[in-house]
Amino acid sequence: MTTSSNPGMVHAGSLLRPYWKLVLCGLVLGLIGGASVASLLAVVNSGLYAGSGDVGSLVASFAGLCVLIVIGSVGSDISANVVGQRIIASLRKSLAAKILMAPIDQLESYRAHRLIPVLTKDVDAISDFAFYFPAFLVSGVIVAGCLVYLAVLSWPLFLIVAALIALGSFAHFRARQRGLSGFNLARRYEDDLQKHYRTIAEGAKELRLHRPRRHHVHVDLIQRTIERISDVQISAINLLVTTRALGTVMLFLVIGAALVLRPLLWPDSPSSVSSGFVLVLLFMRGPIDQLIGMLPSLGRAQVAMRRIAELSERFATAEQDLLDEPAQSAGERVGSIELRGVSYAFQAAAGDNPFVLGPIDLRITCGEIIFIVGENGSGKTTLIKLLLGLYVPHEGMVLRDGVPVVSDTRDDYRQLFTTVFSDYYLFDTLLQPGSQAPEIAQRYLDRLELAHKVSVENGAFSTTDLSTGQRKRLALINAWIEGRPVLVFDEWAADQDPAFRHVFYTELLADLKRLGKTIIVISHDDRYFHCADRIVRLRDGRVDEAAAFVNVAIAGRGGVTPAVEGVSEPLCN
Ligand SMILES: Nc1ncnc2c1ncn2[C@@H]1O[C@H](COP(=O)(O)OP(=O)(O)OP(=O)(O)O)[C@@H](O)[C@H]1O
Repeated sequence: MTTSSNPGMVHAGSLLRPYWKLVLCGLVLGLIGGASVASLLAVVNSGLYAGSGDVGSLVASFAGLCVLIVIGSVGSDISANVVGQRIIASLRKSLAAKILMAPIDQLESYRAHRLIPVLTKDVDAISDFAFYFPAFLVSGVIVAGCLVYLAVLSWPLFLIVAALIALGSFAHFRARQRGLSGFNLARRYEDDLQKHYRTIAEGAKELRLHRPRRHHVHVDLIQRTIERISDVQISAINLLVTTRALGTVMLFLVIGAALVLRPLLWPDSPSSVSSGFVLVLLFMRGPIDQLIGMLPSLGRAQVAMRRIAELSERFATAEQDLLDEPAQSAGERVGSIELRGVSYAFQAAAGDNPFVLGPIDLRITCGEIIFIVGENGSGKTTLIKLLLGLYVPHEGMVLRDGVPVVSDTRDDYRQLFTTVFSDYYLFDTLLQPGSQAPEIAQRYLDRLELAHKVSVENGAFSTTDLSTGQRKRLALINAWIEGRPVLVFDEWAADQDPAFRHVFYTELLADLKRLGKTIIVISHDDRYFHCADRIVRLRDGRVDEAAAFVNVAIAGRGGVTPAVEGVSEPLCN
């Protein structure tokens, strides 16, 4: 397999590249250590036949080689350990960065149950291998050194050994290939298992109430997947350990062959050749065992590396500067946002027609309250994601104040918005610069009737253990104090009690409008549609022009009135 067709190898290469000096240094030291071990064996072998006059030089060589072995093996261990740990650290950092920068639609389609095992299991598999890698490296070098010594002792015997080792390696190679496909399959089942684990954790309440479903999840999903993983791993590892045992037996066969064949084929060769061979081959058993014993770990690391490379490839983005140090914001303003001929199509599931949004033309001007309404699945959230610059339109463009938003400016554009999605994530810290933030937050906590439950301590909410509706109010407070010019609420009021829902539509939206905010609300609350300046109704991914209307009642109180509550200037251009 060429490296270009193997993204795992390419990725491993790019991870190693920054540390090539240390890797080289480790290899050289490993070579010194391995060669010294082989030389020590030669010294021991010649010591067996030495006279009393050779003792001094033998002791000196012995001691010198021991020192070299220590320096070589400790040095190569340390450098390989440092490289291994550094690679794991940079892998973890780069994966976190990839996720932070990934195109949102790619992230959504990858799904959390597949993402988390890559971040945990696959990185751990590589970490395990990195931990044992120094021993692997040193063993490899020792085996190579021993082979060189065998060649020095006797070419014909070396060739027999080399032929048998080549045969053994080929058998291992084939076994490893089968083992690898087993590890690949097991890894796919592990993604399924992760999904089932999420089901039992997140669906605990539903499963407690539904015996047949609980049984199905327990037996047909969890137990079956666990059994499959176990079966596949058992056969993959069994195959590898069997070839390992055969490899050991083969080594003894080589020793036997050397002893039997020598007097027949090479009767004149000295007996020190035979004893040297036996000594080296017996010694080689340890490092060879270590090399073979690491093959399952290497196999898993290879599968993991391929997964990580696939993820990295998939999450590649045109917006490479997303993780740059944020510049001090001077208070973003916007006059208008426009979608011009925008359309977006999801990837279709097999045999299904994809949902297509658009083409849509929509212009939102500063200070408007605009409601986006329509049936379930009509495309409201998708439209919002396009408007927020989270999805890149497949056709058409988004314009800020008449200027197209492109990949270089998209992240600046996104900073105009604060959103509370229907599947929002509640951050418990307030990242608002300035010492005013806690006081402002406290004021909003009072306003949203949360002050008796939550306070602001050290820039964080004292608790987020609240009811669903109360947590959404906290999310609104976060949105409020961020001070951005455009606020987007995706069915925010759906979890609120009737009294507070009324407050949201009739008071809070009006307050925010008075602060100069542009407000976009996805809503099914037709009782409050009159609170909008304008309503955009979606039907099957298109704007239903016939249903669009302007709410004159509120238009009367529209326009940007002088700012209150901490906003000193209007946010419109
Ligand atoms: N990640 C996705 N992959 C494939 N199709 C998707 C994805 N997200 C949404 N869709 C499809 O796009 C369509 C519009 O979804 P969207 O969430 O925009 O609807 P919505 O109007 O916000 O619905 P609701 O009122 O139920 O929240 C749906 O039919 C859905 O099947």
